[in-house]
Amino acid sequence: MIIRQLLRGVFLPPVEFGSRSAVLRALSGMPHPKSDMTEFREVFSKAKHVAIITGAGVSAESGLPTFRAASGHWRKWKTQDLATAQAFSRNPSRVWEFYHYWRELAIRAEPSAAHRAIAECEARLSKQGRSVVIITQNTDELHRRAGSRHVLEIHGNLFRTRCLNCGDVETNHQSPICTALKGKGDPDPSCSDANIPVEDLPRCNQGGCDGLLRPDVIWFGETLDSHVLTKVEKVLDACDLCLLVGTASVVFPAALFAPQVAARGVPVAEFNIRPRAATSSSTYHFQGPCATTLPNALHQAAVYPTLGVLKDVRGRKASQSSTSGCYFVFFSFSFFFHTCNKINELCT
Ligand SMILES: NC(=O)c1ccc[n+]([C@@H]2O[C@H](COP(=O)([O-])OP(=O)(O)OC[C@H]3O[C@@H](n4cnc5c(N)ncnc54)[C@H](O)[C@@H]3O)[C@@H](O)[C@H]2O)c1
Ligand SMILES: [Zn+2]
Repeated sequence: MIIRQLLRGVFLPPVEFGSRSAVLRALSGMPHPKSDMTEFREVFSKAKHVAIITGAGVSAESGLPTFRAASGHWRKWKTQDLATAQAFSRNPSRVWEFYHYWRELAIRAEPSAAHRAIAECEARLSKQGRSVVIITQNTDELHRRAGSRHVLEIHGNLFRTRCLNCGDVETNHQSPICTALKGKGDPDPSCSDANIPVEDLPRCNQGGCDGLLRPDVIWFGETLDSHVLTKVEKVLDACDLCLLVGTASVVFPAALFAPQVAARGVPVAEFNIRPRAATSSSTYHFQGPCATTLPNALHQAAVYPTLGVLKDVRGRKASQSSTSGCYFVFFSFSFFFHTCNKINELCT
């Protein structure tokens, strides 16, 4: 709801969100996020609906640089100056070269341990009647390739095209997407534009349309797909645990997702290599590469404070095996005390 009210079909430029929130927190004396993994696992084991918000950091260990790591540039241009409809209409060849570079990187990349941990967690929890939904700002499809099924790609997908003439949207994993882009897209600042004629760029093949295709991603200045946003809102409203993984969370409206959940008193756990200005408003912060911290946090061999929790996390079999474990401990203690008593009797 909050997101929709803020959007109202207009462009929301990326704004540094964190600093104001940090100041407010400092003024109000609110506590810092915890890094207690045992406590987090207990919360996680009880959660029925988990929302996982991911950003470029989750794909960093798959070899896809975050915009920050790549200093926000491709050749000598800033990413936000290339990812716009204006840039595309001015120079479609350059913008296609940029996206061709990202497509080829993503096609060759493998899902990281973080992607796999999220997918494995979704599959495991769904067997227990619990849900996991991934809300990603990434366009690289690595969550799906890792096996995640419930993925909301709020910024679109590098492997879809949209026709500027007829509006047709198609999935496209061709490499290269067209002959003219083969070997192009080198990000080195010393490389010059390929200046590919517009008729040789990717074209629509729907019933002789032949319109120019564009990547089906959300560019700066464009609104998010309202169907996707409606689904996001439902997930955020229903979740009882939210993870924020590898995102600077400075691009609206995604920057509002975690604060919206936290405002309902729902725990937010952040996994990032460094604290953000707004990290202080999260319940937990696990600092480090998410390909290490996340599998550790979500792995099913978690700490089980009670038998009830154990049953929640590992299902019936685990509960049974733990019950047998408890019986084993109980009988071992009985045997021990029985033996001690016997020794005591013999000695007296
Ligand atoms: N793979 C992709 O699809 C891709 C790559 C780059 C940028 N983008 C786009 O850039 C925009 C900005 O998004 P953003 O906020 O996600 O990116 P960002 O580049 O602004 O921030 C990345 C965040 O990830 C953290 N990070 C980096 N490596 C990490 C690791 N190994 N483990 C944990 N955290 C790590 C950084 O500290 C930072 O907070 C989004 O629209 C996104 O779609 C997408
Ligand atoms: Zn078309």
